[in-house]
Amino acid sequence: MSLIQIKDLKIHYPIRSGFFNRVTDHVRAVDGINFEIEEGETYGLIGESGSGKSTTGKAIVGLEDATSGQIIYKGHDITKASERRKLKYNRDVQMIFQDSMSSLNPKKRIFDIIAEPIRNFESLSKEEEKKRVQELLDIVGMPSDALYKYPHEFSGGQRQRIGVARAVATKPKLIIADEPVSALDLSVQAQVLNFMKKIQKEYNISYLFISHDLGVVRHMCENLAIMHRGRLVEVGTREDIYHNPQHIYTKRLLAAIPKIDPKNREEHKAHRQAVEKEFLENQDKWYKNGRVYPLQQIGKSHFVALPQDKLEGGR
Ligand SMILES: Nc1ncnc2c1ncn2[C@@H]1O[C@H](COP(=O)(O)OP(=O)(O)OP(=O)(O)O)[C@@H](O)[C@H]1O
Repeated sequence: MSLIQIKDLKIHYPIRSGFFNRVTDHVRAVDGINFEIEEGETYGLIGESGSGKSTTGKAIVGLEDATSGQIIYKGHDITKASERRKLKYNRDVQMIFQDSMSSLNPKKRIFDIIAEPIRNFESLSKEEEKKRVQELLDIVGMPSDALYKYPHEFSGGQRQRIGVARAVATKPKLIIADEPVSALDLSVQAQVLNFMKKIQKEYNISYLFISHDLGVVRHMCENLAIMHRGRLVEVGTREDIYHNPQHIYTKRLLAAIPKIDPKNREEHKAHRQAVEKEFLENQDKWYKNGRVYPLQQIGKSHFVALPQDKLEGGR
């Protein structure tokens, strides 16, 4: 059984207008998506800005209410669970945000920032609390004198590692990592990703890794879902998505990964332009009335949002 299953999740925001402020339409931020995450795996949710990734992540941790659909954690639908079960779930499912400056309280010392989630769920003595926080700082490679400092005294990469330590403080089973390294330099990105992997092994954590960049998640995710306009356009294993992409939107995201090697720069630019042209010229093929088609299975674990008769080279 999967650790968590997202079933036909929809999150629609009302648009109000006119003198009576009536609901005239809805923003379909998340418009019926399905995926599941196994214990200990990293699942990628990838898409451009506005595709609905963060709203999905927030709904999973309970920061947004689902309009409809199910979030099934260890066999129980959390959207309808008892308060007791929800409390346990809140401990098991944590979130790391992109912006560590605003997600870490600037007025609190690191010790209190990391200890806070522990205090919500456990009653440890001061000594035990300090030992736990020190262990957490150690595991993300922070010196123990960080305990009594404030967030502004650290670099962006260090703050993000503190965010990771806070997220694992309650020994969660699942962490929603929403663009956790997007604000960091490339070299620091690699460092933070390595710490995330190390912690994953140590605590057997699953990640939902949210990103706009297929390049960043290449070595992190075993399975990926590509999100666009509130829906999933392609779902598959790392092999399916990186080596056999079928939807033009996935191809666009792949073409957007910068190439460091100067030898192939021109070739890469030409490829990117060709993909962009194909995308713009064939809108009617990829969407129906502007909406993404339902997913169709084209391989063992590979699904693509395209009418069956238009599938190209699918297995
Ligand atoms: N509270 C809200 N009320 C109305 N519309 C919203 C609200 N929150 C999000 N949206 C809209 O829902 C859509 C999806 O937003 P979301 O933040 O989930 O996208 P995203 O893929 O995470 O993009 P980004 O990486 O820029 O945050 C957007 O069109 C956004 O404007």
